[in-house]
Amino acid sequence: MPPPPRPLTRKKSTSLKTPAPAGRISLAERAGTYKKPTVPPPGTISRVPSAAARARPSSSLEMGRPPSVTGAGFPRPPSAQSMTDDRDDEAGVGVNMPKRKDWDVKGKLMDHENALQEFREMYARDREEAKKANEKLEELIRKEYTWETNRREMDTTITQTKYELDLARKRIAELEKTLEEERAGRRKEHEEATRRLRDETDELRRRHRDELDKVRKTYSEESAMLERKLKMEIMDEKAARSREAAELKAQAAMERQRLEMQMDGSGREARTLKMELEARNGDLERERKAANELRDRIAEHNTQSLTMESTTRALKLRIEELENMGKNQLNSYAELEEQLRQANAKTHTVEEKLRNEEIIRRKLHNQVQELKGNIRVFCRVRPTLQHEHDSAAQINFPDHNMEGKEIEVIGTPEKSAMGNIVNKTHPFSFDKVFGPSQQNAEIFEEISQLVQSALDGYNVCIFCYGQTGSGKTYTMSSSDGMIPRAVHQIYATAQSLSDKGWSYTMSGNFVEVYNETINDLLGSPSDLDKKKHDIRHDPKTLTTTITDVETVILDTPDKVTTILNHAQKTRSVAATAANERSSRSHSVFILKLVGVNRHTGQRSEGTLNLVDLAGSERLSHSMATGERLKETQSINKSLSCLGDVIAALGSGKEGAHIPYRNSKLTYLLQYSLGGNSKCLMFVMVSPMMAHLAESLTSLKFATKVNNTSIGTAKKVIKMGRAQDD
Ligand SMILES: Nc1ncnc2c1ncn2[C@@H]1O[C@H](COP(=O)(O)OP(=O)(O)OP(=O)(O)O)[C@@H](O)[C@H]1O
Repeated sequence: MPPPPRPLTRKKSTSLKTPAPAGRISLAERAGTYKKPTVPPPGTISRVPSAAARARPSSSLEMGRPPSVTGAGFPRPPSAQSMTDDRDDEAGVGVNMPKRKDWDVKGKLMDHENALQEFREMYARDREEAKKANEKLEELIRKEYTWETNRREMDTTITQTKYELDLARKRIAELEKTLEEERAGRRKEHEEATRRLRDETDELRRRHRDELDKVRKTYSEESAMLERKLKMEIMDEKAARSREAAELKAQAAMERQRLEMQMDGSGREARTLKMELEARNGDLERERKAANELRDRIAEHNTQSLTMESTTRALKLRIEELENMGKNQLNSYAELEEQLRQANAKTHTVEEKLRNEEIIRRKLHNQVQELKGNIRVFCRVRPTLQHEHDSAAQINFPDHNMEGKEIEVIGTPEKSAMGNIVNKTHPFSFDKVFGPSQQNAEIFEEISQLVQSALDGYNVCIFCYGQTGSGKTYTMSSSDGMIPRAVHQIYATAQSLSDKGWSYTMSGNFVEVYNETINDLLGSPSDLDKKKHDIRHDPKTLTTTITDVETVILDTPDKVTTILNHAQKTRSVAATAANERSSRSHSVFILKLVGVNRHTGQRSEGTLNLVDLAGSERLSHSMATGERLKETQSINKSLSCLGDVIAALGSGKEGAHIPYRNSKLTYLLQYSLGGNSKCLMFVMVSPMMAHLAESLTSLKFATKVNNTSIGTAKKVIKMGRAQDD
């Protein structure tokens, strides 16, 4: 809102004091209707508006104030007017009002009212302008605010982009560095190979040159020597012949002289001399022949020298050939390098593919396991043993040739409501039923998938439940039982996974839970029932450790036999004549598998627990006393606790209390029974009639477990790319 107009004050101004009437600016002029004469009348001073007056229109707009009325050319309010009327009237200065007589009060009043009206209109116009200016200003402020917001957003985007750019630059620099190192390595290798090749070529060339030089030297030395010798021989021969010829000539001349003197002497002497001359001529002829022979020999040497020259040429050609071979070798080296690079790239791609396939396999494997359910129940009926002479119960396997999931136990004869004697049929169905003829190998085939899950980072628990003598130990710990087979499979799989970057360490513990205390089956037999061991859980890593127990690193699969034998020995020491220790305690084989992937940095920790439970036969408390009573109580307690834990897990209530702590066995297996695990229970059945009641009890318990479903398993993966890939 513009402020109210300020009270009009009178301000002394030069223009007001100027007596020249021509210097006044009338209201008409202020309103823009007045036209100033272009030429002032002679003797008047033309009036220039003061600086304040020149600046006023814009400043009043900016400030949103009504225009100031001080200064020349602005009307004065009547109040101010009244104070100065006399003086102004006398001086003739002020607003452009007609001069009135003193008595014309009405006229004067009218003039003042006109002036006031004009002022009001002007003030209203100015106010309107101020209002518009204000709106404009507000709009500008709004725009400025929008621009400021945009600018801030842009600043943030720029900072973000700069940060990302820096990161990208750093990454590029790192990559460039790696590339440069790679290049330098390759260059070095290439230079090294080139240098070696060059050295070899140089060496070859040098050897050839030396040989050639040697041949040339020998040849030139020999030919020079031969030439010298021949020349000397020829010269000697020539000299000798010339000497001889000269002597002969001289002799002939002397002889001729003598003969001429004796010409007339006897003709006989003349003939003799002639003959001598002929003999000399014959000698000369022979000498000539020898000279010819020498010439032939020289020609022969020349031929030899030509042959040597052609050999030299052939050697030169050979050198050129070797040089070309060197060049070709260089080219083929480059080709080989290219091939090597391509092969490396291919290997890299294949390795990457393998890793991805392994991830997919794990995912699919887990999905299959989840679909099958995280707690499964298998049933196994052992065969009748040779020494068993009692009658066998009737057990049928209705879908034996199909899915193999059903078992029917025919009960003892009972009297029906109608009074008939009937044999009741007890049908059961499980995830899998194995008959007496099925071997450990077939059984392991079915559980091998679970064993694989332990390698993939899950906690897996396989336990055998059943009465004494039903075949639990045979299934679990015999030489071809589940424990040795699992260890062998894990070892083989770990080996094959090493191609995909995984390396595993396997460590084993073997403990028993006897009378609610833990014993180390790998420790000294003398420590059994004496040394105290505690169970420690780590809720962060979902791992369990037992204090003071022997841990065996299974770096070879055969070590498992040593472990089993040791455990067997320890237990047999503790066994008494009356009681087999294995029937009265639970044994737990704990295999910890820690895998690290050197490519992806993933780390998986899985545990495979293979549990051979104590005999489940219902032991009557009344029949037992002392130590036997204690055993009975603890076995009954731990087995019923196991049932309670499974039932609580199967109730599916979120956050429901699971009574793991109620027994040592369930507490030990806490992380392998809950939602984070995969569980398999074998219910073992004896085929004997005498054991029928116990067999039915076991099968009923197993049915309860079979109807339980435990939540989705999660594997323990640390530092991985994904928590559950
Ligand atoms: N599938 C099978 N084939 C052949 N023999 C078997 C089979 N199952 C068990 N047996 C034999 O039956 C006998 C009892 O088996 P085992 O000792 O495994 O029973 P158990 O349930 O472990 O008993 P305990 O609770 O006393 O340890 C053993 O002599 C064993 O060799």
